[in-house]
Amino acid sequence: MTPRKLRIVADENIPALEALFADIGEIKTYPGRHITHSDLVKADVLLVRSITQVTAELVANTPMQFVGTATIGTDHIDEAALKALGIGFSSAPGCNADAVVEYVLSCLLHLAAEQSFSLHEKTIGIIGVGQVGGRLASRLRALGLSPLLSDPPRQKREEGETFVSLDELLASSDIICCHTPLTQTGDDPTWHLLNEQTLQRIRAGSILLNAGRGPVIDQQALLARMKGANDLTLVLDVWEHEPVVLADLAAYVRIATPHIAGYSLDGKIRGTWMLRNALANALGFSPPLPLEHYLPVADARELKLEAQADVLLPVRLLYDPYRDDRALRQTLLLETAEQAIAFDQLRKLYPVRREFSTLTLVVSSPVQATYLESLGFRVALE
Ligand SMILES: NC(=O)C1=CN([C@@H]2O[C@H](COP(=O)(O)OP(=O)(O)OC[C@H]3O[C@@H](n4cnc5c(N)ncnc54)[C@H](O)[C@@H]3O)[C@@H](O)[C@H]2O)C=CC1
Ligand SMILES: O=C(O)C(=O)[C@H](O)COP(=O)(O)O
Repeated sequence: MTPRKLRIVADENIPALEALFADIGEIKTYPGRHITHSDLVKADVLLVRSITQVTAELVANTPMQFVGTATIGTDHIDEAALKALGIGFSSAPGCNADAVVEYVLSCLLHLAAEQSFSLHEKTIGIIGVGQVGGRLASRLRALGLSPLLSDPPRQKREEGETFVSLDELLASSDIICCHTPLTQTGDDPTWHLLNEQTLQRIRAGSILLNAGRGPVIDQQALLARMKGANDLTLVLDVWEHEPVVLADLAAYVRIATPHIAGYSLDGKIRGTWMLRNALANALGFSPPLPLEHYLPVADARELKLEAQADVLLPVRLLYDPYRDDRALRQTLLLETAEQAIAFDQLRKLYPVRREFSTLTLVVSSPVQATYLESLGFRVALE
């Protein structure tokens, strides 16, 4: 028997909704920040991204059977409430992890060029070694680097990987990358993990990058350090009170972006596709076609590189963080309410960005080939 069509309510910013859900449901879309209980009184399925707070009040007393978030982070979802209400739930673990890794690599390679250093001279510390932090560590290792890793939950569970304490990582790293989820409870909460005390452990001259969640860093404490010493290079993709950006802090940030580290088209469509899979499993619908079916062909698929070509050439072609930095800065002179709207608009109208693996680089040198492959590009030796 064919199941009846589902009534699906979704965030209007979820790509490929029609392609992935039209065969099984009637889809109604709304702005993610404004989905209300009354929008859900006749809904079987709710599909969100990170800006919809999914609480018991939102979904109770509706026919809701399944909630999905096309994101990695789940701090906007009251999972316990969904469980208590008997509503199925899925996120999209790892969907845009490669995009975040490529954001980090591009930012670091741009800073290396500006500040005339090589990543090989630096100690890189990764806080939170899951899908994003773990893949970042793998790519750095492939490049010949040995990142320091801090992840107490994994450290308690696992043997084999070598972890260091947060204090050791902060004191020993030249470059610190934060990739934890946002948690307020449990043994290792991450809210304000970097606060007045812990921020003091970071050495002058270090690079601090956060592409996890804004409140993992106490932004007033960070602002105080920068106002006092102005001795860090900051890369912030996430902010403590999004969509509001603290302009005083942004003034000290070298690369400031509007929570778009994970915004590759590949990552976003992968997230939607993973939800269709999860929904199929949960409610007994047919699975989608393979992911490739829903991904458009990339505009730039092949590039021939000269032996001496700067690595920034292909990196910047696929992702230039300063484009996003400039766009965000243009909004920072606005009044708070308008700035917040502009932040959401930058994300809603985000240009197409493809992952490194969509581009084949044609090179003649095996050394160059290995390096570019380690960064995540496809490589063909001519
Ligand atoms: N800026 C952006 O566009 C994006 C941001 N994110 C954020 O990045 C976070 C991480 O993503 P994934 O790596 O995919 O998640 P994940 O769940 O695979 O990994 C998170 C890791 O952090 C570790 N962790 C938890 N508490 C910790 C603590 N106190 N100290 C150190 N490590 C701790 C966990 O044990 C886990 O290994 C997401 O939860 C999300 O909030 C994810 C995608 C895009
Ligand atoms: O996947 C996550 O977690 C993220 O942070 C997303 O990239 C956030 O994107 P939106 O859901 O806010 O569009």
